[in-house]
Amino acid sequence: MGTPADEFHLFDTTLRDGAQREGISYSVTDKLAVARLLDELGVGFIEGGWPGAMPKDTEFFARARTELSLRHAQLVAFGSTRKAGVAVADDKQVRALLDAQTGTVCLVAKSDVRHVERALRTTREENLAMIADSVRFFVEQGRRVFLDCEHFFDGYRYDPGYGLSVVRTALDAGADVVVLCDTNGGGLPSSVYRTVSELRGKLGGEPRLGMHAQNDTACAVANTIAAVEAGAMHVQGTANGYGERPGNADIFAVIGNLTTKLGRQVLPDGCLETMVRVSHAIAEIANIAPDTHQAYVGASAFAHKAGLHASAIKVDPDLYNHVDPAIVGNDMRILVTEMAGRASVELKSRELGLDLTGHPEVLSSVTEQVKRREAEGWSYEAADASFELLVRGELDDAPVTAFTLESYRVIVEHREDGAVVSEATVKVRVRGERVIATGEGNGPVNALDAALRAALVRHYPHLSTVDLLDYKVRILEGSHGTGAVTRVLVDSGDERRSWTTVGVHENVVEASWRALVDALTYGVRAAAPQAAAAAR
Ligand SMILES: CC(=O)SCCNC(=O)CCNC(=O)[C@H](O)C(C)(C)COP(=O)(O)OP(=O)(O)OC[C@H]1O[C@@H](n2cnc3c(N)ncnc32)[C@H](O)[C@@H]1OP(=O)(O)O
Ligand SMILES: CC(=O)C(=O)O
Repeated sequence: MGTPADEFHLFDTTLRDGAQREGISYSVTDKLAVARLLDELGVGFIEGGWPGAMPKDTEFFARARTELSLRHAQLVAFGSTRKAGVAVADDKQVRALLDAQTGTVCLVAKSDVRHVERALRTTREENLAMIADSVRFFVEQGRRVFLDCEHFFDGYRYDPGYGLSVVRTALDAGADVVVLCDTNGGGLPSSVYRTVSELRGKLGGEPRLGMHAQNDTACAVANTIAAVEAGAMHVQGTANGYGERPGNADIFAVIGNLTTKLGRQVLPDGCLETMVRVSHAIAEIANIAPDTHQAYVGASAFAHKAGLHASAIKVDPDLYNHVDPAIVGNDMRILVTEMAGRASVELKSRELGLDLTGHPEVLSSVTEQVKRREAEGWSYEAADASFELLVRGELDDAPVTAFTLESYRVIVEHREDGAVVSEATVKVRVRGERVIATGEGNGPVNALDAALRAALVRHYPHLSTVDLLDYKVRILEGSHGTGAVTRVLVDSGDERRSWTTVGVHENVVEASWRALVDALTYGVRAAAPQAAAAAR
């Protein structure tokens, strides 16, 4: 099946309204890249910007003509109706919109009489004439026209008759779809449903209505769904809900809900599972860290922490997932924390490739250790590699230590010239050999890492490809009469993968050392478990 754009419109405005979010500033190249991703997602329409208002947007449409080859989507240019008292053909913005050469344009019009009189400073009649003239002009130029009715819901509440006349005027002039905008984002699903239903009743027949929801009540997605349930056939949203103030309706949640809850196929076959990838890629281009808790596409959207959840998931994952995560390109994850039960440990271990069936004593012991250690400040939630080493240690299926420590020492020197350097010495036993090595670094952890690596690398050459990628320190308040402790998380990686380990101690260097030892031990194991086995 091709794109369902003709029966139901999925209209993305990431590049126009989404770019109105504080902190976002796309280059033209960024905009082209986002457009390609949205096309891969399979939306029917991509609103690319406002040509004539911003040079970048004008350039975007010019470059799009040669540089974009869209498979699913049609590009839409946005602009406003003609200015009050200006002939449509003479309006500079209107001309710029036409020059963008898109098959479809989206015009924004005032539909709240208070805005007409106070913001536009014109009459009700002139505003209707601006709408009719502008829509007709673009239709005569062979364009499909969508008309965004700014402040429709607030305006309709204040003066329903005027709101209705705006919609009628646009439809009569040839607009393909009239989009009802909750511009101030103050609506709730019940009132949106009521208003759209009432308007449809007044218009009669099957009016082609759309919904554009801002998220000021955190109801943008719900309001969009309510409009569809009341008969809207066109929905506007943005990737990850980016937009002015708290944002717009998150198009991924809108798609997820329409598809999996209302049974509407709004994307072409095979596109739904691109959601997570497209969401994260757009976040990367926007330079905004992905929201891990975002519905459907967040890394935590299907992450289960509670032991009771895990015990039911062990029987059937559907018991605690509202949909199968795989259909939107996501994964289920089990988190092992103080809230874990034996089922959590079993499922997490399975995720890591360790089958604990037939090892009830290991399940109990790991569960008990995790709870005890978390009470002391450890956290395995983000440290899968340390958790795996803990389980392996209990299973005793392979050595968890690639070496044994005799001692380490680290000094920090502040020199006369202001330079601060650290130097570490480690003494370890590797495969029966006593090795002493030193390392330097810009800090004690760096120096320890260099020294330990130098000591081990001859026996485990793979460690030369392992890098320390990130290092996070958190001071945890002491409780029940104990002093503060330090928790260190170390991210490491080789050319194939990355992993996280944890260390906890009252002393920050010792906490770091523990995380570092797990990091390199895991690195040795990941490269060649048999090499580690030989070290026993
Ligand atoms: C709800 C929304 O998000 S709609 C999209 C809003 N997006 C943007 O505003 C981003 C891009 N905007 C811009 O670059 C600029 O505001 C421009 C180029 C559009 C206009 O800039 P300026 O000409 O300097 O005007 P300014 O921004 O001060 O005021 C807007 C003008 O548009 C008029 N206007 C506002 N809405 C409409 C409308 N629907 N139809 C016709 N004219 C309108 C206003 O009355 C005002 O006219 P005036 O200059 O005669 O007073
Ligand atoms: C058109 C638009 O972005 C709004 O009314 O919010």
